[in-house]
Parts: sequence; structure tokens; C-alpha cells
Amino acid sequence: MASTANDALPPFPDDVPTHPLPVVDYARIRAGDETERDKLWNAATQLGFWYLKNHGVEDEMNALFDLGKAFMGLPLEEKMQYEEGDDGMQFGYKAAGYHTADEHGTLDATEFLDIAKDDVLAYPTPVHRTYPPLVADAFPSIIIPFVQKSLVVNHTLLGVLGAKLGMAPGVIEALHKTEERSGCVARVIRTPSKEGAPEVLEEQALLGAHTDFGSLSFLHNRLGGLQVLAPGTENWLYVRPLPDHAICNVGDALNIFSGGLIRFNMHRVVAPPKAQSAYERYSLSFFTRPHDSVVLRPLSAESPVVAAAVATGQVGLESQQEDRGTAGEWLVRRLRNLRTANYHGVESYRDHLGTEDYGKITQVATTVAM
Ligand SMILES: O=C(O)CCC(=O)C(=O)O
Ligand SMILES: [Fe+2]
Repeated sequence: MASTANDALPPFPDDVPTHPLPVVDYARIRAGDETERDKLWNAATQLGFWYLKNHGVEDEMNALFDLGKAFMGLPLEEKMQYEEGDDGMQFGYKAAGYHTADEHGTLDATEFLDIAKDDVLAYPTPVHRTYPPLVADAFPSIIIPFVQKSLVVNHTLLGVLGAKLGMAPGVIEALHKTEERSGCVARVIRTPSKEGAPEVLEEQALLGAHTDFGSLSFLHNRLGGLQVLAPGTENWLYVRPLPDHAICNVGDALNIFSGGLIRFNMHRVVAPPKAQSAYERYSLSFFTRPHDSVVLRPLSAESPVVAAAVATGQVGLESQQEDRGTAGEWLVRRLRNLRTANYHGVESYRDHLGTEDYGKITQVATTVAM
């Protein structure tokens, strides 16, 4: 299988506005370097996005890009046999147009291959579902190592953030137990080239504005297209892909656990800029989520830092007002509401959202429309 090397793609242009991200060195984090741990804390509590270099998952990532491409190239009828369905299950194949991308019910233009961590770790016994032979055959050589290594990276980062929150060792990890059933998932994403989707407008989101459901996302981009909403503005800015630098971001669950101190940031995927738009875009991510039975609540009892933040109300945290139930329930509710088949107007789209401020997205949509 030919590899789509980075240098076969046009470079990310220099003349589009980008949002800089801090670069965190995973090797230094592993070595316990205090300056690097501070850098991670600052990134996680400010923008909630950072690059991660020296993560050690480069080979598995490259192999999964190739596998993802081979999977997406299967006939649609074959992929549709694995479609995730409308009940909130999120493992298998998600066809383009099966999620809504905004509150008006605009269809998304992304395909996902979602491989459950539980199926990977229990291989060869399925926990949630089975996968097409092409994918199942690659579990031992590509997918198991990718998932295992990604889990370690995210757990290592979570451990540092837990320590910075003043939690005892292991407390935050115990909310993300790998041996428990969870929504942790490895995802391959494909969006069409400009030619492949002439109906898609320049500014249209291929993957709608959102924050991630879980705790930490470990993302690999080759082409541009990922954009973050610059905080306090209405400007969507590209994140420049850097070779062998993962992009990490905070999800809603960690935001809730930390009493709002650890930040997520709204993001979306649009067509890659300029000459890159002639290419289909593939990206990969591994999402670490709390295991299904964990109740989503600020961890005031476990962390004096969270307790102080909650007591003084220094961070506006809507999550305190609402009983969000368990991580498993929350995920199913949000995913169900994202499915096009379940769309029943503005409220249904809003119901899929987590803790993010939807007002910001609608303001931006208005700006674009004018
Ligand atoms: O493809 C990307 O760069 C981002 C994907 C993403 O945000 C997601 O799947 O949650
Ligand atoms: Fe995301």
C-alpha cells in the first residue's frame, strides 16, 4: 500500500491566518521536566489546544493513515454495513451527511471510521461490534499498537494535569480506566476534495463547530482545514499542521472535572486552504473519554484547586447547575442529537452540545452570512 507522504501534498500556505499553538515536548514531560509540565498546564488552562512533539506514535500513525485511506476507498455499500445508526452508538462507519453541522440542520461532509478502544483491547473478542475484514485484519499490526500508545500518551498528560490540580496520584486516571467500558475511540476522518464536493461552499464547515465530548483528544493532521475560534473573537483561524507534531485538545469532560479551570476551545473543519483544497483530507484522532459509569461533576472533593475555583465562582461553569449524569449517558444523548435522522430543529442541535457557549457559533454564522 503506497504511503501518502507529507511531501506529496502541497505545503500549508503562508498567507492564511493561523492560530499559533504552544509546542509541548512529550519526551520532556515523561522525564518529569517541571518547565514542560508548566507549559502543558498553561496550554490546557488557556487555549486548551497545543502541539505535542516526540510522542513516539509516528509509525503507527502513518500506518493508520494508509489503512484509513484503504477503508474509505471501499464501496459505499460495503461501508454502510457498518454504519453507526441513530441510537447513540458511535463505533463503526459514519457516512457523510449523517450528522448535522449546525443548528439549521446543514449536513456534514465527513466520513468517520470509529474503532472502539474496548474492541481493540479485547481483540479478538468483540465488545461493541465487528469491523470490516480489512480493518479487523489490521488490529494486531496497526490498531492495537496505535490505541495502546495513544492511551499512554493521554494518560500521561492527564496525570500531569491531575497533579497540577492538586489531586493525589492516580485519581484522575481512575476516572479513565482502560479496562472499563468507555467511549474511548480511534477515529479516521475523510473529507472530500473541492472537486469531490462542488456543492460545499468555501466557508462551510465540513465538520461543524464543536468541542470534543471526552477528556483529551490526540489528533494527527497532514492537511490544513482544522480551525479554532480565537477566544474572545469571532475569527476562525487555521491550525497549521506540523510534521510529526500531534495536536492535542481538551474536551468537555475534563473541563467539567476541573471546575472549568482546564479549557476546551471551539473548533471545526473546513476545506483545506488554497492548493490543498484539491485533495481529500484525512485526519486521525484518539479520544480519551471517562469510562461509562463515571459521573460528570467538578472534582471538588478530590482537588483543593477545583474546590477553590468552584467556591469563588472564578470560572463560569454551567455544568454545576445541571445533572449531566454519567459519561456513558451523556455521550449517547449528545450523539443521538447529532444524527441527521434525529434532527428536529434548533433545540435538537443544541441538545447535542456540551458545555460550550453556542452563542459564539451563531454570532459567527451570522457574520459569515452577511
Ligand atoms: O480533523 C480534524 O482536524 C479535527 C477533527 C475533530 O475535531 C473531531 O473529530 O472531533
Ligand atoms: Fe473535535
